[in-house]
Amino acid sequence: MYRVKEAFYTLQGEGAQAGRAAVFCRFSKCNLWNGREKDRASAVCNFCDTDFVGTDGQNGGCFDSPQALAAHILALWPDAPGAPYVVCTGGEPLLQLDEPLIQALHEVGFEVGVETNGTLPAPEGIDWLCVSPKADAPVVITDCDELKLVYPQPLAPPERFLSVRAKHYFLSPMASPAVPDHEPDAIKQSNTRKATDYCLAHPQWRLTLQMHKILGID
Ligand SMILES: C[S@@+](CC[C@H](N)C(=O)[O-])C[C@H]1O[C@@H](n2cnc3c(N)ncnc32)[C@H](O)[C@@H]1O
Ligand SMILES: Nc1nc2[nH]cc(C(=O)O)c2c(=O)[nH]1
Ligand code: SF4
Ligand SMILES: [Mg+2]
Repeated sequence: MYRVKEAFYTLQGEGAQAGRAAVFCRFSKCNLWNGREKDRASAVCNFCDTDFVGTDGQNGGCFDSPQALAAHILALWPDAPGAPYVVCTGGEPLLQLDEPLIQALHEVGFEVGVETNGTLPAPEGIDWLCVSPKADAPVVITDCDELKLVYPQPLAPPERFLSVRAKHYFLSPMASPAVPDHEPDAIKQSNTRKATDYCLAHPQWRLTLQMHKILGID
């Protein structure tokens, strides 16, 4: 059984695939936070900007088989030319994404992207793997397509993650989870300045912004 909080068609807002149309499949549950506000401060990851609790979001639900979930995702892709792309996120997608689901998504024509915190092994067959490390959670994935570090995390200096092999190394300014999406806030502005300065001083790192929030889309 796969538990999905929500699924929606939008543009990838972050990283090297930013601007590409994709169906986002947001899996329920995370291994670094239970998603309850009262437990945020004591969680391993405490800056999360996302509600991943339950299956009650748009196009959310429980799916009995890989084929059922793949068909549900396919129904959200438009009838138009262009390589179908799905981004599996969450919550932590690697708690649920397995090889049968990747195979079922490939069978209906999707390239499969994944957004993960990197603490769990990745199944075979993922086409684009983005690892976003969290300060207090050891990364077990050694190779990925992009490493996207939310910055600044005082206990996670970017240098620490250069041992994870990646085609691209990104810094993404930390947004304050307390402020609603689509509204700039002072904390975000100062984090964006800090990330900019780090990239200027360390050119192997690139800046990525959460474009969907700037645009006011999902
Ligand atoms: C909600 S997470 C879900 C996937 C996975 N659990 C992870 O952490 O990568 C999706 C992306 O949002 C990023 N993110 C979460 N909270 C954020 C925040 N407050 N500001 C900027 N990026 C954030 C994560 O680091 C990750 O790259
Ligand atoms: N448009 C859009 N792009 C995204 N890239 C990563 C996201 C995520 O929450 O994993 C995300 C998201 O939630 N929306
Ligand atoms: S950012 Fe990712 S790892 Fe952190 S609580 Fe949110 S879903 Fe979990
Ligand atoms: Mg998001």
